[in-house]
Amino acid sequence: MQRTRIKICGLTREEDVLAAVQAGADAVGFVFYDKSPRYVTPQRAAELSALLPPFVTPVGLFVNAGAAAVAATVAAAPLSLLQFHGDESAQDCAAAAQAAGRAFMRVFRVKPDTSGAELLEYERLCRASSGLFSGLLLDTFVDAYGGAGKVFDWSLIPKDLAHRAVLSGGLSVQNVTGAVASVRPYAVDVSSGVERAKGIKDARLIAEFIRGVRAADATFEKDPHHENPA
Ligand SMILES: O=C(O)c1ccccc1NCC(=O)[C@H](O)[C@H](O)COP(=O)(O)O
Repeated sequence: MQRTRIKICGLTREEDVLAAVQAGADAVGFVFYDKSPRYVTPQRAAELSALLPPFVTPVGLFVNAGAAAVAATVAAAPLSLLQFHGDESAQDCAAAAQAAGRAFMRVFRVKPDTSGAELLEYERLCRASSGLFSGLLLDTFVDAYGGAGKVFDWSLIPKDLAHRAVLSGGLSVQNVTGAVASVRPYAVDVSSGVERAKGIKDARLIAEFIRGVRAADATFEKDPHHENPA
């Protein structure tokens, strides 16, 4: 029985990295998009990543950064995985990941008219474009690219995509148990839903969010009749 992986994104402070680790996060995200209120420099990300124990993945998040900038960031900060969150083409992502020598997640920013078929085709194209493609993160389309705390219609996610996708966009302590129970994603990702101000996380909300994910996982472990997506 797979447990749902959890990424806490947009970390800028030591205490928030430690709170995410303590609560059981599987990954932490550092935002290298300088228009974001959660922006950190590569040097700052290196300081924060130094707090991580083994098996907690530091993820570097980029918006239209270009291969050279991504490679330079990875040279300065020990990122294990890249997340491309802008208007990058499949080729842009492949080139940047190749230059940095890291696997990457590609973000699909979901609009109200997005179809499940579109998501599946996009994933196919990403997988065909690079052996470094690791998976899709499904977020809500917003002008600021991300971190907006807005949900999209989870029912459009095809069942045979959900169990290898990262669900993101407006997740919170109020909705995450229902989101995991209905979508059964490989992982969930949250930023503003565990904050008390932009870039300032709340340790209690982080812990409550992770407990909410675990509550949904426990329901499926108890009930053998639930479909196993594997
Ligand atoms: O977090 C940001 O400020 C941000 C800015 C620009 C692009 C992406 C950004 N965040 C990336 C993430 O992976 C967020 O966790 C994701 O968009 C969900 O955010 P939220 O809806 O606030 O949970």
